[in-house]
Amino acid sequence: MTGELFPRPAAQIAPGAVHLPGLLGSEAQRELLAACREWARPPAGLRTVRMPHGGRMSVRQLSLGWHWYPYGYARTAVDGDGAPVKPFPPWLGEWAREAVTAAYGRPDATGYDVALVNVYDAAARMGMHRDSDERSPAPVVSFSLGDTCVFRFGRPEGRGRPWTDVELACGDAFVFGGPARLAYHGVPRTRPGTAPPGLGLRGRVNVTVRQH
Ligand SMILES: O=C(O)CCC(=O)C(=O)O
Ligand SMILES: [Fe+2]
Repeated sequence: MTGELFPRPAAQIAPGAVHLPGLLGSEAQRELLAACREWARPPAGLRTVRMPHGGRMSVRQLSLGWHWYPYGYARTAVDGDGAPVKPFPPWLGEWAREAVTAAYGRPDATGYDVALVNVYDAAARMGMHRDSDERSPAPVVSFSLGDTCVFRFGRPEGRGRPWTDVELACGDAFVFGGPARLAYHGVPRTRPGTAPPGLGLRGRVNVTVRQH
């Protein structure tokens, strides 16, 4: 996880919400992207998520450890091909604990057991929502690859303003826990063509690590 030579400073966006620019160096980015490409294959691979009221999410998604669907967790891809979910890799839990330690300046012993991988093409976005299907109060740790996006981070009380727009670039981590754990957040747009040329990714991939 060796990051940038001259890292941009970490920034607290709200109490409990910390942006860690460039936490993943180019080697870690390549490793995570290669893993995502393996996980994306069937069974229980990348799918389009259908919402209960008939819409579709514009991102494509897969889960590890526990399968997320709107709105809950299962052991199989209940709204996909029905196959058992792929295992959650222990190294990804270690990366998440390191990010939480960097964000809060204290060790983290959370047993992370879920990752959600979201794949954004140039038109994809994610509406304001809360990550509220987990029983655990542990922080959510997000890792971004490829194109920069606008990550909109609001409050737990409602999906409207005030919010802060943060640019999440390739290699950035974002941790939200404690008072920010149930804050509304979303991705109103990505910035197509901003991925580092060496990575070999068109579009954006985001991995959120959680305890279910
Ligand atoms: O793509 C992102 O940066 C956010 C993803 C997200 O909010 C989620 O998976 O719940
Ligand atoms: Fe989310």
